Amino acid sequence: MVLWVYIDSERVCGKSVLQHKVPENCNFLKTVKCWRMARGGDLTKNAFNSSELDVSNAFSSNSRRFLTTFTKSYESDTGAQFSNAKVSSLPKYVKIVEVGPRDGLQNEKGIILTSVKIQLIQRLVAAGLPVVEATSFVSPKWVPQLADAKDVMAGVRNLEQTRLPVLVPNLKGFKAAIEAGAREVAIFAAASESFAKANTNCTVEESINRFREVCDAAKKQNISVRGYVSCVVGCPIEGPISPDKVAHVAKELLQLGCYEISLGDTIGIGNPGTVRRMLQAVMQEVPASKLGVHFHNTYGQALVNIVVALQMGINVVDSSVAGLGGCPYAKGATGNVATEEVLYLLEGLGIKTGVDLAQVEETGKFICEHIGRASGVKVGRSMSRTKGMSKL
Ligand SMILES: CC(C)(COP(=O)([O-])OP(=O)([O-])OC[C@H]1O[C@@H](n2cnc3c(N)ncnc32)[C@H](O)[C@@H]1OP(=O)([O-])[O-])[C@@H](O)C(=O)NCCC(=O)NCCSC(=O)C[C@@](C)(O)CC(=O)[O-]
Repeated sequence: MVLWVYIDSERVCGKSVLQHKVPENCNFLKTVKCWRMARGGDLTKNAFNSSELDVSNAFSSNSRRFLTTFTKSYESDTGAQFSNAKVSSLPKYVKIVEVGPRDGLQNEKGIILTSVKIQLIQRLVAAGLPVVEATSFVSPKWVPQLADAKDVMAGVRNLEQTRLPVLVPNLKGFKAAIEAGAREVAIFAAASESFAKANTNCTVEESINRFREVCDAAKKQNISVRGYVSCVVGCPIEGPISPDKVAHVAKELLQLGCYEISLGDTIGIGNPGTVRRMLQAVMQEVPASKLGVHFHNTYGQALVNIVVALQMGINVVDSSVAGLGGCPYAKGATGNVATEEVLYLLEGLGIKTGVDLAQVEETGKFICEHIGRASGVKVGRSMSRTKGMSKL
């Protein structure tokens, strides 16, 4: 039989239609039947035989639980990827987490003046970015560029309107960050053992234990903690990473008390296929409302990966002004996806961010001049010729 499925849900799906041959006695139809009966409706034999089955509002009361059940039974019965059907809606608002001052600068070889870092943060805040990751309280032996974290924090203390999280690898970093005035921290785990060793000199489990200490201390002081998982698609040392491993580490961070987990494609190797599979696995453990995505752009797939993530219900995106960035312990990886390009994309899709693209572009020029490199951002280069054209 040919089945038309109409799906409508405020958060997950929007309106979409899917046509597929479904075997008469399949679990998917049984699932629909159970759902209808649970809601006091009846699903007669005729409805099964009908060529048109309307499951509008099937997911609206408890979208994610229903969607997972429907998706599983439909996919196993038909071999089709029902979850593609949920990719039709996009969020109305996306929170951009600007990581330029931290991730963007940490890999720069020439030491950048503290005053320039402070101005960079001030400009990003003035452009309307709701979260600007300011710096890291890591070992200065490991990341010399950010050894001035305390002074940077002193220079941005008056920027009350924006959240300015800082990266901490352990309790020592946490204490230093709080002393310097940080009101939010970010911890960073990895889905790859080899990367955890290279980046933090410990196993994944040891890093989780360190972060437990940080999270316990943070709870006592009412400090919010964001969590990162690195190498969510691939590792520079181990190669491909299993989505289950990513899901496991993300769940651990959630259990530690992180309010949001950012999934980092550290080496920018993901594409819509691998990213979608990874997100599906993670979403079995962590709801989309608690996830963010953090793409590096090594293979030029970051923007399209972001669209996939948005379609799957995520509405937090990390990016870096002028596309700066990279982890010093991930050889070969290029910069983060550029904030300018993400803004251009979202503006074109009618998604609000509250961020002024022109101001971010000016900030990109400012920081590139100071670090002596040309911006690789395509939006930045072409904006003067195409002002306002993202909405055409
Ligand atoms: C975790 C450690 C400290 C272990 O490093 P270790 O060498 O094993 O640590 P240790 O405890 O033996 O300490 C060594 C020295 O560092 C000091 N130390 C120890 N901790 C701190 C601290 N917090 N602040 C300041 N100093 C510290 C400590 O006091 C000691 O000083 P010494 O006695 O030799 O003079 C080190 O490996 C480290 O700092 N790693 C950080 C590496 C890093 O920052 N990488 C980039 C960020 S992650 C990233 O970019 C990925 C992400 C988040 O963007 C997402 C993505 O794209 O995937």
